[in-house]
Amino acid sequence: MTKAAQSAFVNLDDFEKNAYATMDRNALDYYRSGSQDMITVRENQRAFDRIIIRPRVLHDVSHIDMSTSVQSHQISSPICIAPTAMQRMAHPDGECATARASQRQNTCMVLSSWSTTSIEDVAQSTKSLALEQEAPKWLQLYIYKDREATRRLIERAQDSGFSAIALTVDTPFLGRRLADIRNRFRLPPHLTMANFSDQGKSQVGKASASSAADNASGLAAYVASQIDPTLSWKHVQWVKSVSRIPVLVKGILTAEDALLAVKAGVDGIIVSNHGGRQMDTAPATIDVLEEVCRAVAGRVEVYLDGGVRRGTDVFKALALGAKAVFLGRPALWALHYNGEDGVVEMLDIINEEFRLAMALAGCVKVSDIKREHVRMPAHACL
Ligand SMILES: Cc1cc2nc3c(=O)[nH]c(=O)nc-3n(C[C@H](O)[C@H](O)[C@H](O)COP(=O)(O)O)c2cc1C
Ligand SMILES: CCCCC(=O)C(=O)O
Repeated sequence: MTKAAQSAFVNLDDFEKNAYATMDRNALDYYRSGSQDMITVRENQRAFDRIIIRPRVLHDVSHIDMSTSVQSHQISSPICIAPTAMQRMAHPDGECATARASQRQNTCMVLSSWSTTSIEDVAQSTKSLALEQEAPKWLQLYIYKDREATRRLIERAQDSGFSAIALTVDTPFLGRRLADIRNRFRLPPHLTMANFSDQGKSQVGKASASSAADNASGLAAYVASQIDPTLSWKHVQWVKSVSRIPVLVKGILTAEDALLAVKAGVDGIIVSNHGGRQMDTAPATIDVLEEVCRAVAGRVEVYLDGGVRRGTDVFKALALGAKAVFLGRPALWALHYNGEDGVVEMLDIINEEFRLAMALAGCVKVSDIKREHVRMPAHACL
């Protein structure tokens, strides 16, 4: 199977290495890829390494409380799961396994609207696990050319108990992911874009462009056919007008856009460069987090994703103003390794790293983590 003989994984890299050795090429390359030269993919992690933690000592750190809230929902730690499409390529249980692991860890999971499991099935999958409270689930949304289909997704999420919409705003077109073009990426024939009947299967599954100048990834063709590139801020207001649950924007990287997002009335901002899969040479998210938080000035919650792999990364993001962070690829590698239990194991490891980072920096609760706990490098950009 995909599970390594011994389960002695000690950090998140171990899950990734296991996936590189065991996953099928079409899926591995799709999950791993960034756009073009993958400069932003690398930068997302390197930028964390350049930030220095300034630990304080001789606080009583015998009890550490990592709990926090997102959009007024209590969660056990600020480490959440980002939306990633087509999780059943990683493991047959796909999105249900991720949802169940998130529920077991009492953390927030964002479901991609391009999931290989329907919104309703994901909602159902955690019912038997919800003991004291149901962990928050959010739906990631693209605004599709078909506005009625978009509205229906929002309604289905609301009806299924999802508590927020994360509207992705950085993907008017798909970034150029060279491995997917070379592989002519296809969704395997037994899987579908489950929220859209069988339409997704037929389009992402089909060979499309014939030359390398066209983007021969099946996904790029699908995105071009489905997503509306005319989107503007007024469409964010439209989503708000049809949604009864909070609307967040995912994919903000500048103070200017953060201000426009607040003006548009969003309930939260996810600082994200889509894991380096869209605009290559866009800045690392951790390098622009502070700029965004300053512009927002506490009016809405700000979250971050991109390159978070260590408890110290989580600590740095919180020190620079994030309310919580979201993990993308690490959940896919963990899912591939051992389904639901794999994702639980991965979250256990990074949560324990974060607990230790808090203790060694002299913080007993997340609100103790302050800007003074980190020192930025002189040039916090590419
Ligand atoms: C394989 C894959 C699929 C993704 N699918 C989506 C998606 O459907 N919608 C979306 O908004 N973001 C998507 N993302 C971006 C993630 O939500 C997130 O921004 C990114 O993965 C965070 O970076 P990390 O992978 O370094 O943690 C995807 C990322 C990956 C790696
Ligand atoms: C718009 C593409 C759908 C999945 C995705 O967001 C990604 O592969 O990064």
